[in-house]
Amino acid sequence: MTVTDPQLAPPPQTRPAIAARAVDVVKTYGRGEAAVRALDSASVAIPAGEFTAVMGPSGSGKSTLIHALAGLDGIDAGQVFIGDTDLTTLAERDRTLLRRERLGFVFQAFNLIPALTAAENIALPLTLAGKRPDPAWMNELVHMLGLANRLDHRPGQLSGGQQQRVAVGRALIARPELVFADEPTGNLDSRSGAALLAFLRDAARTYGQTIVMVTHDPVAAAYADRVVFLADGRIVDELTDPTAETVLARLAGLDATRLDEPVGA
Ligand SMILES: Nc1ncnc2c1ncn2[C@@H]1O[C@H](COP(=O)(O)OP(=O)(O)OP(=O)(O)O)[C@@H](O)[C@H]1O
Repeated sequence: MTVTDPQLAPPPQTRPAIAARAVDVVKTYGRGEAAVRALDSASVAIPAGEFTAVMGPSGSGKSTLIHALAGLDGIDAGQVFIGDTDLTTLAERDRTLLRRERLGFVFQAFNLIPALTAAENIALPLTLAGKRPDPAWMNELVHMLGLANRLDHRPGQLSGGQQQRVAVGRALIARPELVFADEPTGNLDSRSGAALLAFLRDAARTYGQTIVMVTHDPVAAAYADRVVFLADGRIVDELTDPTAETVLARLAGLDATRLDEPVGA
């Protein structure tokens, strides 16, 4: 046998593809004495097709990190990649286009358009791009989200959980490479929150959808494939196949480390 035997050749790609990457990202808000270094040389890789949760103490830089990864905010130093595209070299107009075509967003404020029906809100990213939704995908999404009999309702006629599910539908309708969610269950009761998290987990497992979610809640993080932990603007830890207990233990470790720091450090 020779090394060219396909049985013996190394697998062509054993590591998962990377959907997004931050490399040594620095982001400072304010100037002089009031300056806050929200990201302090933060580096992270988001594997494609996985559900990644981002956790850390309040003010550790979680929202800043996903805003940087999504190209929503500029950064002071470092690089951010979506797939192979370096966002830091793109003009603002091209970044906006990339966001529209390749990314989806679910934020705590649902940002639905009050005058549009649920169906129209879901289809909005495509409508804005002059496209129509694929009827089969639209149908599948609304069924999975339990919105089939609410499609003609306007946001004001929907519960908070239903509005949040419309926002998730809107984030997924264009089949984006990557979905960013910032505390998506923050405004939901625990049952609606659990249903939404199960849906996000299934979107990763069934469709290979890449999802990055910021959360404070160890139970929510336990739905993810992997949790990355931020402290003081850096990634300090990660956990695969998390449970609420293992997440809680890691978070307690982070808080203990911070308490050990001398005041003013
Ligand atoms: N627009 C801003 N102007 C000034 N400082 C900011 C701004 N946005 C964030 N910061 C500061 O940057 C740091 C990181 O903020 P960020 O919102 O990313 O943290 P977080 O981990 O998401 O916090 P939380 O869990 O409380 O939402 C904080 O110290 C915050 O006060």
